[in-house]
Amino acid sequence: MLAAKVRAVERLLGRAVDRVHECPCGDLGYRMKISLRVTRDKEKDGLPRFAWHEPKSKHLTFLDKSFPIAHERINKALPVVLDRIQKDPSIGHSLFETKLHTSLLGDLMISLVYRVPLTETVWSPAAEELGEAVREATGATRVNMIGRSRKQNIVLGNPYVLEKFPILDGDGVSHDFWYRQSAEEFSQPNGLMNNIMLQWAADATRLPANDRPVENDLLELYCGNGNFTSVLSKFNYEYTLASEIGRVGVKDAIWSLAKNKSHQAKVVRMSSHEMCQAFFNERQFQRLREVDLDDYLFRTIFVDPPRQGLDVGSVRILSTHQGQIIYVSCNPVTMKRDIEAIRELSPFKMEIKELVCFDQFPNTDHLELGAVIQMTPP
Ligand SMILES: C[S@@+](CC[C@H](N)C(=O)[O-])C[C@H]1O[C@@H](n2cnc3c(N)ncnc32)[C@H](O)[C@@H]1O
Repeated sequence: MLAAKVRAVERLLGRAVDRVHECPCGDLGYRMKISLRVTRDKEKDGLPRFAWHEPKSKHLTFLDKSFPIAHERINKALPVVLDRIQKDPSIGHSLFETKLHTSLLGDLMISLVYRVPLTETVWSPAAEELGEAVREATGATRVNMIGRSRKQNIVLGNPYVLEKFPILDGDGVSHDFWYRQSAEEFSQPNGLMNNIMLQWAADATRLPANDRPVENDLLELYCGNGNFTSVLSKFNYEYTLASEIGRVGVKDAIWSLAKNKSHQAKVVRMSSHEMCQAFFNERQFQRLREVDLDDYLFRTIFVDPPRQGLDVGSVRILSTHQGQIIYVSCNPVTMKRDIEAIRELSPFKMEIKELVCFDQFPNTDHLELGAVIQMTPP
């Protein structure tokens, strides 16, 4: 299946893939976060059960307690949670979705989403008890419980899991990078593969010491919780400016930059469209009052957009860029469209120096890509 996915990417992009990273834990146990519906199994015993949409299926499939592609810790938690859902109305009543999110570090976060408002004095003690039972069953370092309904968000513990990735610098010395992965914000679902992607990005942007320009700055669009920002700004750049649309993502990125001592990096809450307006001096932003874009010399622009790919503003920014572009993509089709758009608009010569595949979701159609693109004068 992986070989076929890689061949399809090569055909689509008209270029050979330089390297394929297989999922380090194989086909099972790789997903650090899952979302399951809770619905009654009327054909069996009428009790609520977990169900999910199998890829390409419109129908819900009931889960037989375990979810093999999810991390072992999630699988140990599932029967404990299901037992409470079925037996304790303070947990199970009007529940329609359960989200489980764990980290390689050992944290676990369980979000229970309800149709009707929760009575906090009833739900919280029951959820606390459930969290403790899950902690005992899974050996998780910490179990955070979240109860949500419309306009209601009860958090017992932290509204995030703590994560840590070891990344090698240019001398082969390992550094730990810390992150908060919040409940409602994007984070890479395959932790082990994310570690590989971070190492790849660190290596791809590293210049030999004797070849490193004095002014060597990074612009990152779609930075999420600062996943790549922390590593790249600390290892390879003098100053970094990163932007992200999500409020919690920005908060987590600021936390991660401080925790990882990536002191020369700034994160601003801006959409890529707004970033484009600021970049071309088309609009002034209060949010950029402490940032003078003219102070930066961006050698690299790093983008990791959602599935729909880059917006027009990002394409405009990238098409005026001379230097390196790193494009991380979860959708080869929009990546191809964007690369072609940049090539068409840019006065510079484009060369795809490296194309790498990361099999984040084995046995599915999805394939994550990383491209190193160089824009040079014609
Ligand atoms: C695929 S995620 C990548 C995040 C990060 N690089 C990571 O590795 O976790 C894409 C991110 O783009 C953000 N985003 C989506 N649309 C955006 C927009 N129009 N402007 C800025 N950020 C956007 C999302 O909130 C999300 O955090």
